[in-house]
Amino acid sequence: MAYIVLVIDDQPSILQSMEVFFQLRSWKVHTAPDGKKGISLARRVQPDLVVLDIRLPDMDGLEVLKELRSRVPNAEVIMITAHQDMESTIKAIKAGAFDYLHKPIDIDEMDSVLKRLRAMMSAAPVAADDESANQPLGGLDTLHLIGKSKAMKEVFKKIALASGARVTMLVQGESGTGKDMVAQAIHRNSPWNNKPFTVMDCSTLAPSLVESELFGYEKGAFTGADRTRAGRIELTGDGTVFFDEIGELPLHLQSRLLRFLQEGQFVRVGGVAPIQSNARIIAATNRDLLAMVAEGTFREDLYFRLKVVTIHMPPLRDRRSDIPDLARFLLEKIAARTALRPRMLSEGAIGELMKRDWPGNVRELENSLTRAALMTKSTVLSEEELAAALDGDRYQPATERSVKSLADAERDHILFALESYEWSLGKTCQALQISRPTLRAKIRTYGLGKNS
Ligand SMILES: Nc1ncnc2c1ncn2[C@@H]1O[C@H](COP(=O)(O)OP(=O)(O)OP(=O)(O)O)[C@@H](O)[C@H]1O
Repeated sequence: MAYIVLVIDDQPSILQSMEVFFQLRSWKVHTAPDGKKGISLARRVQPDLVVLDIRLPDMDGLEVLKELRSRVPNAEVIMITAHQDMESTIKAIKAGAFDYLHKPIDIDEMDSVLKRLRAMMSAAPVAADDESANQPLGGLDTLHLIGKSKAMKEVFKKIALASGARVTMLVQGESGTGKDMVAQAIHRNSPWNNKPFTVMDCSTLAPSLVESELFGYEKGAFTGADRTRAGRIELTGDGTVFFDEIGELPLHLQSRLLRFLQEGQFVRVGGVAPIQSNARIIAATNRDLLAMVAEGTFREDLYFRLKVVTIHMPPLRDRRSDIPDLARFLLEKIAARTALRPRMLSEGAIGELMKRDWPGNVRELENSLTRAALMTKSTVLSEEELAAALDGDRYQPATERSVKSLADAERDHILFALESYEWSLGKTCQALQISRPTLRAKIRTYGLGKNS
């Protein structure tokens, strides 16, 4: 089955060129010259994608977008806008459009948005364009895993190959590279995706609790065990148990996990009867497990058992070409999370992001962009604004920095929060995690006003 696209535009030349563009990529194309016809056609053909001009003869493109969101909620929408339509473009993105393209439409840009769309809708291989070109978007997973660099294409390929088999997998990579997301993608793309996905974060659970959490316990197994309880493996049934930071799993539990992997059964703490389980195990680590094996803190047999299928998550500095798409995606995510206006990036700002090393990988990129979105007011971030927001005065030597009093810092921070949320007291209280009366009292104390 081919993807279905509906192009709504009043310019016959655009309709024609889009028709050719999509037909060449094996899409089924429908076209409409105005908003009303577009909406009624969309209801009939249920497209996977709508390419929508923001200026239409009969209706405002934003209204059409709103109608489409409620009548064909599964369709993604790409807006076609003019450069001077920035305000409406932002509104469109806020109202749920996937992306926008400026007129005249650049084919490469359109291709790149389409690829990103498909990567967003599924963790299925972006690399496998040819194989996946004829699958409907609607049926696919909606996990947001961005990347079209060679290294990420390898990751997608492995996810696709390994998700179908119940093999144990190891996801390795530096912190913040997306290991957690990959584990979820493997589960979501597996035939058992309607079964539970259970996370065991070995770094945060107290070692004394891990065993009973994982394998469950029998009534009377220890003080306080007043009833029998199933552990996470048992509760997961045929689903997936994701061991995050497997390197932190205490040695005695490594043996128990290995036995479970070998025999497919386990015994509850304090119990004797073995319990069968079909749960699939995915483990992740940012540690060098081989080095841990050498120093005796990780069992060699468990290491070999886990590493049969390994996915290496490349650090962000080794796939800089992913940074523009990632940054745009993260800015949309940040806007949705913070209720701030979505920010866009100038060419210079993208260059600034691409030249950094990002030791904390995608997580650091996301945190930095959140900071930039909060600190700047511009809709389109320039290189200078971005650099200033990212570096702030954090990297100035302490001798050059004048240390503010606590009261001044509090005043500035409250003002900054108020301005970030355009003086919405509700949102500001939520962000600062203080009550409304406290915020009002602080506004009075510091004499803050819109022109402070
Ligand atoms: N390819 C990606 N596309 C979109 N977002 C991503 C991608 N990779 C990572 N992220 C985002 O970056 C953040 C960190 O990702 P994640 O928690 O999966 O990393 P991790 O490698 O498991 O980190 P850690 O080792 O610290 O647990 C998350 O907010 C995630 O949504």
